[in-house]
Amino acid sequence: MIIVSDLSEISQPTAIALGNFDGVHLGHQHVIEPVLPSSRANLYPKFPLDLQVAPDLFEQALISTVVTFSPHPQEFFSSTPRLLLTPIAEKVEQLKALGVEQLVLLPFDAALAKLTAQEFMQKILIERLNVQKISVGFNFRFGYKRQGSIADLLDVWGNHLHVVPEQTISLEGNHLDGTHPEKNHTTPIRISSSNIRTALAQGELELANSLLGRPYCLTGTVVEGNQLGRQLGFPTANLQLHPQKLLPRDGVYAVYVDGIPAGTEPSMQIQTPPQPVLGVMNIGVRPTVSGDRLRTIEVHLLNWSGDLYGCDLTVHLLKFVRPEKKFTSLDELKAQINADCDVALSIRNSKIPFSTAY
Ligand SMILES: Cc1cc2nc3c(=O)[nH]c(=O)nc-3n(C[C@H](O)[C@H](O)[C@H](O)COP(=O)(O)O)c2cc1C
Ligand SMILES: Nc1ncnc2c1ncn2[C@@H]1O[C@H](COP(=O)(O)OP(=O)(O)O)[C@@H](O)[C@H]1O
Repeated sequence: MIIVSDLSEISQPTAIALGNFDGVHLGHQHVIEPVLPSSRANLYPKFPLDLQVAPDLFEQALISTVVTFSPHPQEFFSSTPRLLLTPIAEKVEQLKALGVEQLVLLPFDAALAKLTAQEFMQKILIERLNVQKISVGFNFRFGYKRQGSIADLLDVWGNHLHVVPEQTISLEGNHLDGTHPEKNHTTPIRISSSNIRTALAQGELELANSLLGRPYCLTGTVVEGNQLGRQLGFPTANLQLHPQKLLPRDGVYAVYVDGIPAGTEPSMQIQTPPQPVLGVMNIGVRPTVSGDRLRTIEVHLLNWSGDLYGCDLTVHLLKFVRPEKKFTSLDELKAQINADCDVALSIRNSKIPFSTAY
């Protein structure tokens, strides 16, 4: 995938999906899908009718492109960094996996913020991107003070504009609002970044993952901690994350971890490439052992031993197990971590979304 932020380097003509796409969740995937080469021909009429090339060849020449703003407009206006579901490196990986050919990061600055909707369409979409097809979500707004709407895009691109209606999923017994609906009661939930954020803040992992279409991930580098874990019998890889990564609520999670080198035990040496490993993760301030109140993200891998310092790991969160707690002794903490490991082991064949996908 080509990544461009210099407007003069954009590959064109393009078929674009426009939006911020934080999370690249199921709703975003619906917006991006129509511009991918595989589905383009079926969703839009052949284009352009007056060109002297065969329509199929023209279709193939369009570069499937995601156009987004960097920084996020809200971040530009508030001058404060925004916590993100997918910081840029993660967004890039997700878009690559979908088959997007080009990512355009429009530098959102004072000049761009001042462009009217008409100017944005003319100067950016037509002159720079040579946009032939567009896909947007139903509530997309653009241009100065968000005055531009889907009607403006429709005026220019007509039936080469694809508008994705609001997407929902139905889940049994979700309780986003903190209540517990009757069993078997299904409520449609809007697929949106803000609903994913709320679900993560409440430890509603199954819901967050269902809205994302994959497990929520934390990617980071293993750094040194206080070296207390090995004394407890549960060594933990302490992760340093991107500073803008949005963390779910504090507590203990059952996880799968990617990016692990072969372990030191003989049975681990024959895994090529290394398989994801089941683990338990704690996010919090470790009230039992630490007075510094600094938040750490640490993961203990089940049935694994070896050296992880400096490795880049991706932790896939599957289930919120329990809140973090202050124990009166280290023995109590050890017994509880043992029980947490049992919970993680028990999810392998459970109905929890994505727990059997590894
Ligand atoms: C699954 C798991 C659950 C944990 N739960 C708690 C907890 O409830 N309370 C707490 O104070 N610390 C908890 N911890 C953190 C341990 O105290 C921590 O792993 C230990 O201090 C080792 O830190 P180190 O990596 O800096 O050596 C937990 C750790 C793990 C891996
Ligand atoms: N099963 C395991 N899970 C996590 N880390 C492990 C495991 N086995 C060995 N390690 C190694 O031990 C380190 C963690 O040990 P620990 O005593 O908790 O030290 P630290 O406080 O520096 O994290 C990890 O960074 C990794 O290199």
